[in-house]
Amino acid sequence: MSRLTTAITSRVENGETAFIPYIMAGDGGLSALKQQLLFLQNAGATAVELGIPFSDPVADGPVIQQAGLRSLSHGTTLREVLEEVEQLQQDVTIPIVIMTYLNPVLQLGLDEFAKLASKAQVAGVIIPDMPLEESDLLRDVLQPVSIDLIQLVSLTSPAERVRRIAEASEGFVYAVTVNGITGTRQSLPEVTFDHLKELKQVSPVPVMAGFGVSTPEHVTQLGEVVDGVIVGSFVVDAFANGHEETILPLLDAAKAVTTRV
Ligand SMILES: O=P(O)(O)OC[C@@H](O)[C@@H](O)c1c[nH]c2ccccc12
Repeated sequence: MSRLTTAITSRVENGETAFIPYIMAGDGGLSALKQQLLFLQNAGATAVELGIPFSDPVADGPVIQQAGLRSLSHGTTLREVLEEVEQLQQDVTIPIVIMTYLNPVLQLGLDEFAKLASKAQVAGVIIPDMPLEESDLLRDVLQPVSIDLIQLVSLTSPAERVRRIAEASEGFVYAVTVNGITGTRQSLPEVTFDHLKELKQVSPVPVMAGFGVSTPEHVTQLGEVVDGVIVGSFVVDAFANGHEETILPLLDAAKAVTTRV
């Protein structure tokens, strides 16, 4: 069974909410990556979503974009990130999900990407600009090395498409809770919760909700309807400003036992 599915399910079976923080690889230099991953692992993260900087990140909000620019200024490349992750395998035991746009993967080459990701024991890959219809291209090289290809689903898509995407997704399905770009938000729209409940009912894999999750209350509310949350901008901001401890209350909310509705 998928390492990601197992990691998420074991939290949910304990009554907890799975928690996947996003960080931008190379923000602060690649030498900072080990410390960042260990901080999140020790704090109880279920897995980590590791972003690869890209010059044209269409879905990224300002916080992630700036982190990408800082990382690019250090010269970070996809190859180097995968090689670094391979070096960290002794210490980092939680599953790593690589989040990258399609272009850096094509530049590296599909086969080379699969080979390096496999050597680094990457558990899953998210490619936001790759529609389901095109995803066989990547699935063909990732399946032989047992790396999950995670699909993003927009909650405003027609029900039939939502179901098809969830069925095609491996490891978990990434539910995008708001229309637009990434970034912290005060509150999540009420209709989001209805859409999430519908998705949860039809999805054969765990449902992780992301975009705008930035308070312990968000974590608690989402944990009542789905399996877990993904938190990006808030985490990136905390690391960039040296306030990593502000992430802990969100993790505490995820570890508190919730009743699912
Ligand atoms: O930053 P937020 O609003 O907490 O959302 C998570 C998000 O940053 C992360 O998963 C992500 C970063 N870049 C993306 C591009 C597309 C989809 C998702 C992402």
